Amino acid sequence: MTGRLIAAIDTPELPHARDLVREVAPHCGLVKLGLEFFLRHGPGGYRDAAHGADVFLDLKLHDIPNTVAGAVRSILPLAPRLMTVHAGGGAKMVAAAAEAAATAGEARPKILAVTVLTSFDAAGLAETGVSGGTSQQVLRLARLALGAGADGLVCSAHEIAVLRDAFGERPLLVVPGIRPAGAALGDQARVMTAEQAVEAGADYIVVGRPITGAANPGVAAAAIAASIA
Ligand SMILES: O=C(O)c1cc(=O)[nH]c(=O)n1[C@@H]1O[C@H](COP(=O)(O)O)[C@@H](O)[C@H]1O
Repeated sequence: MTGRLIAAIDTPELPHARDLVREVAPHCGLVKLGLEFFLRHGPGGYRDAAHGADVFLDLKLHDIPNTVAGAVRSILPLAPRLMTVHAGGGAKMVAAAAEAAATAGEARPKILAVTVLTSFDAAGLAETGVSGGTSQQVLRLARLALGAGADGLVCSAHEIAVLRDAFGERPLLVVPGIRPAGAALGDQARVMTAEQAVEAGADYIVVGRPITGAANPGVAAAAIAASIA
């Protein structure tokens, strides 16, 4: 597996997940398994679907520090390469996740802190009580999370420049909200094309429905991978 593309295997069906991984993995750096799949099939389904592929396990943990640390330890036997917590859980929670991950030594998963979900625009964020716009909030949460030991961030492509200015090349920036020009946004709000996101400095882009909803997911993944190679 190689490259900057992460395909989100968002399906509740195990045979479908297995097929998708087999078709897209050759074109991806990692495959992502998330809540929709993991809550139904758990660790057994994870092992079955992953079938040796490098996995980003995206459970977006958000709870008190002790509970999140325990959840991370529960995940360690699966040895995902990347996993997510919500930066909004606070510095102590992110630190607890990073410390729990570190107990796995060399095989530890990298902890990514989700900043402001790509489904939010400024108005949606203001409804939650956060004013000042999405970039400012992403920057605030990024500072908190990286200071607490996160290896990287999940953000939209719109914030990459401001994050690289503030934190340089070190943090891993993983970027969902990827849509071909003119494609349906669905529930996404802050989007860019794959090419634009990589040009802006994304380490990885996360693509779900443009691949899983394609007539031939393998061909769709190959085309996106070629566009950012
Ligand atoms: O953590 C994520 O991966 C994530 C964070 C975020 O802010 N926005 C976001 O869309 N994602 C995930 O990225 C994938 C995007 O899927 P599509 O919108 O179908 O391309 C989904 O699996 C989301 O759970």
